[in-house]
Order: sequence, then C-alpha cells, then structure tokens
Amino acid sequence: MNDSVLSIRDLRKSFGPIEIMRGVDLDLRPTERHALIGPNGAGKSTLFHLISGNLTPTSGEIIFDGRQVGGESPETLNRLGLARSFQITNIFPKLSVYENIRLAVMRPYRLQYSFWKSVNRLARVREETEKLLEQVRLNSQASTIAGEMAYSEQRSLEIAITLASNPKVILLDEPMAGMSHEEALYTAELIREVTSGRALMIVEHDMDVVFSLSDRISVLVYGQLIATGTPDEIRNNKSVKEAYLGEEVAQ
Ligand SMILES: Nc1ncnc2c1ncn2[C@@H]1O[C@H](COP(=O)(O)OP(=O)(O)OP(=O)(O)O)[C@@H](O)[C@H]1O
Repeated sequence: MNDSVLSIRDLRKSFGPIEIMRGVDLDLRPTERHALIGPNGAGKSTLFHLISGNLTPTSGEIIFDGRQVGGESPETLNRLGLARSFQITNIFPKLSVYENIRLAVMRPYRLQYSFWKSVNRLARVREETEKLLEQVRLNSQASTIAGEMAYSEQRSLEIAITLASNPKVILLDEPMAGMSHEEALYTAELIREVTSGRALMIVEHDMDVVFSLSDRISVLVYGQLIATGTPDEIRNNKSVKEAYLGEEVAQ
C-alpha cells in the first residue's frame, strides 16, 4: 500500500523540443522532511513548479492525498492542502507583520459564507494570527512594517504566511538564500519546529542545513532522480559523489 501524501510517477516536462524533467518518481511521506538537491540547472525549480501547479506536466502523474492533481491550479492545490513559499519574498512590504499574517489567515475563509456569518469570526482570526506570530517568534514585531524588518525575519513571516492555510504539504524553495550562517541555522530550527506533523519538501543549496534537517534526500541530475535515501545513504552514495564531481556533499 502506498501511504505517501504526495506521489510522483514518471513525471516529464518538455520546453519545446527539450525534455527537462525526464521521468521522475518520488514519494513524500506524510510527516517527513525531504530535501531535493542537485547541481544548477538539474530541474529542481521546474519540479517544484510542476508540483505546485505553476507548470503543467507534459506527461506522468502527480497524486496528492490520493487524487491526481497534475495540471491543477496553484489555488486549487492550496485549497487541497499544499502550500508553497517562493524564493522571492511575497509579503506585503507596506503592511505590518500582524496584518500580513491576518490576511493570510483570512484567505481560506474568504468564500465561506457560513464563516463570515459567524459572530466568532474575528476572535477566530485573531487567535490563529496570534498563534502563527508566536510560532515564528515574531510576537514582538507584530506592529512592525514588514518591509522594514531584517531579511531573515521577512523569511520567518513568509513561513507564517505559508502555514496559515494549515497545509499537509509545504514546499520551501531556498528558504535560506541570502542568509548568514547564523540566520540559516536559526531558520532551519524554525522550519523544523513549524513543520512538525506535516510533510516538508525543500530545495536548498546550504548542504549543512540539508543534511541536518532532512529525514530523506533526493538527488536530481539532468531531470532524473539518481538517488533517494537518508542523509547517510546519500552521503555514501557513489553516483551522488560522481554527480557532484568531487564537490563535498556534506562534512
Ligand atoms: N520556461 C522554460 N523554458 C525553457 N527552458 C527552461 C524553462 N524553465 C527552465 N528551463 C530550463 O530547465 C533546466 C532546469 O532549470 P531549473 O531552474 O528547474 O533548474 P534548478 O535545478 O532549479 O537550477 P538552480 O539550482 O540553478 O536553481 C535549465 O536548463 C533551464 O534553462
């Protein structure tokens, strides 16, 4: 029996005559932290775009929570429980931290008439907003204008926004990009905490973070997965070492 929350089968994507994704099979377990690594141009972003609905597969299957979702829109996937945070910070820079999170909390409810009729709605939104503020340790910054915070704090805010829809699967695209080593370690710990009980798929270039955070790692090279396994298995995998041409995969 397949107990994965996300299953990818023989996924292919071509841009014109060039096949970029060349038959990928991948399973994401319901509460695992799974990293996707690979050399530049391997197709990591393309795979994320396919999973999150930003690109339509040329062929193959993407099964989320038992349902074939390849080609569904990002909005539909988000409603089903898949949330993606982008490399580019997508917060409202002129709004406060609190307002940013509150807007994200309200989003899933926007079409539910029964919710807006409820007298408790404001209390519920406030409660959820405050819980998220606390989870990402931004309580003391609630009234700060988001665009004026340090870059790493903006990433924390973005993580809160991603969590607001209470997703089963979270896709994080290079969440540590542009951070100092200390900020990266802090953010990795935050990600570990807030994704507990959910499935996480992460693309990240910082190998220290990848190897300490992940339960499993998949290695993509020229649009094909050459290995999936625990950090130890990947560290000792001959094809992975070859693909990185002697680069140090992890200490
Ligand atoms: N829309 C597109 N049209 C044509 N080719 C594309 C398109 N998007 C990506 N590609 C090509 O697909 C290949 C994989 O790109 P992708 O960005 O997915 O790799 P990546 O592993 O995320 O790389 P990086 O680590 O540098 O971010 C590259 O050769 C890229 O030029």
